[in-house]
Order: sequence, then structure tokens, then C-alpha cells
Amino acid sequence: MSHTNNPVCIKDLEPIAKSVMPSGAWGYYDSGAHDEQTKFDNMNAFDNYRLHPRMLRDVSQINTATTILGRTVRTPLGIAPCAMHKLAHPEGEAATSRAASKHGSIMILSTYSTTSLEKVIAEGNGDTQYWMQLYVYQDRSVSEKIIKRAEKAGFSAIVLTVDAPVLGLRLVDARNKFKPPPHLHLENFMDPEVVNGASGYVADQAKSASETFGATFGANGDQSLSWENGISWLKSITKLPIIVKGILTAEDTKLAIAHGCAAVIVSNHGGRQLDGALSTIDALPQVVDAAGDAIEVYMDGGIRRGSDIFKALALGARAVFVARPILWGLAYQGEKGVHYALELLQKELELTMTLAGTTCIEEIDESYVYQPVSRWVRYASRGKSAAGADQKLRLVAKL
Ligand SMILES: Cc1cc2nc3c(=O)[nH]c(=O)nc-3n(C[C@H](O)[C@H](O)[C@H](O)COP(=O)(O)O)c2cc1C
Ligand SMILES: CC(C)CC(=O)C(=O)O
Repeated sequence: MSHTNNPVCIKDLEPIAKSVMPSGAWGYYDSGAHDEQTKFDNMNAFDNYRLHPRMLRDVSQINTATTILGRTVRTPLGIAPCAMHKLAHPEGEAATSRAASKHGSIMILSTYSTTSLEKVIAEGNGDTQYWMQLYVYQDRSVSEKIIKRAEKAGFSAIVLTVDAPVLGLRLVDARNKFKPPPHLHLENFMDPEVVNGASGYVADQAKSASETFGATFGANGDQSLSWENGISWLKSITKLPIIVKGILTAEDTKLAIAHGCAAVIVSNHGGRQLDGALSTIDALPQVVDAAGDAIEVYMDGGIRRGSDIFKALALGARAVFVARPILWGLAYQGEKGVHYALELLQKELELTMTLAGTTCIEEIDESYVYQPVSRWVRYASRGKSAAGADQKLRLVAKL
């Protein structure tokens, strides 16, 4: 049944966005890599965790405020970095920024925004935290200039994306031969300093997003980036906290701690990079265990309901970020639509907290999540994922 005239949940926004966007741009937003196993796993894996609610608690007041990197935020729900918001709406990231600010959500801005980082932050109300997402180029002066501009403009953290040394294979984009339309520009690469400097290959005021997109992500990305040569370099040029985005394992979490990162984001890039990588809600517990009290852990991927947020918090995430739902809201009604998408998720989080018997974020812990063993036994008996079921059963045996 279609609900497109009256969207009442995030999933209702998806077909609306699809119907108003050109098919190439829609394909770019929607697609995961290859067979999209990971994209769908991100969403479906939430269903393997059920809730374990408590009753007769005073739930007359619900408070979702928390602290992230030492600063208070209204909600642990933020906006993940997404390239090219103007594919969804002419006001692009400026509209998203106003909605984030109105809602009290942290916004992570993509390097590949179609609005300059200075304009995006200027649209905020001064209280909102903006974090700058970064890709590192072979000519590191290009990345360094973006960091310096972000510092000057008031961004309060650098989010280094580490799961995209090259772009994943998105079959939909390949079939569509997708290119951003010529009227869009990747405005962070239109810095005259960058154009005139040694890195002329990256930026050119005259170049459209479609040309810059290929040039920056093709030959010029730094595939030699490593823990050793990347994080220490970043720390030498900025005092901003460094958050590593794209972590899925305990091993890499420990490396992030050893290299002095402030936080990690458990992410598989919305299933757009390594298809077959595990879902983020399944990866979260091992990262949380490895992080201990040393660094904060956030997650993104597949969050479509308030109860998904609740489950992620219960499994140890300090905050969650959403990407596609924001783009759907933007396509639907610009700033108003993004705000609506955030409010839908926020209200559902508050509803889940109320019905689960939790009044504040600190109360939400593992005890509120229930993993029915019978599901894993069923997997095993179907012979579909015996290894996964075995692993999970071993975990249960340990409890
Ligand atoms: C259209 C699109 C563009 C994206 N662009 C970026 C980007 O520029 N940088 C980045 O680190 N992640 C990017 N991501 C990944 C998101 O930040 C995030 O990890 C992921 O999409 C979250 O999953 P969700 O879409 O299911 O909420 C992009 C995702 C989408 C859907
Ligand atoms: C420009 C792209 C590299 C943005 C991105 O990260 C994505 O499309 O997933």
C-alpha cells in the first residue's frame, strides 16, 4: 500500500523521494555496492535484536540529551556525510544545515558537498556542532587546505573516512553511466588557493561537479593512506579531534585508540563500498568492547526507525547518524522535509524510550536488548549461515 500522500514514518519518504528525483540521481543515492548484500543487511540486521522492556517506571518525562565529545546535544541523532545534496533539492546542504540546527542535530558535512563549507556552517544557529568529513589526496595540501578552512569556519571535528581508498562498484551507477548534472559544483574544491596552487588538477572554478568528481576520486585519492602515515600527519596539522569513519572490527578500534583518535564511527558506508561486509549493528558490540572507556563509539547504516536508534544505543553507541533518510526528506520538501525526517526519528526514539521504560539516554543499556536464540538455530538448521549461527551460539554460550 502506498502512503505517499501522507508520510508518517521514514520508510514512507523513500518512494516520494524516488518519484520526484531524476532516475540517475536517485540511483546514486539509493545504490549499494554490487549485490547490495551489505546495504540490505544494515537494515535487516536490526530485526535480529528485539527489545526487553521494563514496566511501571515513571515515564512522564523523556529526555534525549546527551554529551558528544564533551558537548551537550539535544539528541544522539545526527546527520551522516553525504555527497551532493543539490541532487535532491536546489538549496542542497544549506537547507540540510538549517534543519539540523533547528533540530539540534550534529551535521557531518561531506567534502563532496555542492555548497561550500563556509556557507553550510553560516546557515546554522551557532549552537549546532558541524564536523568536516575528509578524504585524503595524494597531494595532501588539498586536504590540508580543506581542514584549515573548516577550522577557520568553526567546524569542531574532522571525520576521516577510511573505507573508501577507491570507490565501491555500484552497478546501478555503472548501468546508468551516472554523472552529476553539469550545473552542480563541488564547492569545496572551488577555493582559488587550491586552484592556483600545486594542486590545480583537483579544483577549477570552471569545472562542474561531474568533472571534479571523476578527477578527485579517480587517480588522485591517496590509496597509500595508513594508520602510520595518515593519522599522525593529520594530528600534526590540526588540533581538532579526529574521528575515524568506517570501522567494523575490534582490531581497528584498538589502532584508532593507539593513534590518538577521539572517536570511531562504526560504518560500512551504507553498503556502498565492500559488499559482503558485516552489518553495522552486528559490528557494533565488538567495537564497543574494544573501545572501553578510551574513545567514543558512534554508528551509522540502515537506521530507519526510532527503535533502531534505541537498539544501537543499547548496544553501546553514543550517537547514531543517518544518511539516506535525510536525502529523502530533502527531496521531499527541502529544509522542511529534512526537519520532518529528523522529527519522525526523534519522536519514534522518544516513543520507544517511553514504552521500554527508560527516561534518559544513560539508562539505555544492553539489558534492554534481547536476542532470541531460536532465530540463530533456525539459520543453522536452514544451513544458510551455519558459520554465523555457530559464532552467535558461542557468544550466547558465554553469557
Ligand atoms: C548518496 C550518498 C553519499 C554519500 N557520501 C558520503 C561521503 O561523501 N563521505 C562519506 O564519508 N560517506 C558518504 N556516504 C556514506 C554515509 O555517510 C553513511 O555512512 C551511510 O550512508 C549510512 O547509511 P544509511 O544511508 O543507511 O543511513 C554517502 C552515502 C550516500 C547514501
Ligand atoms: C563522492 C563520493 C566519493 C561520495 C561517497 O562517499 C559516496 O558516494 O558514497
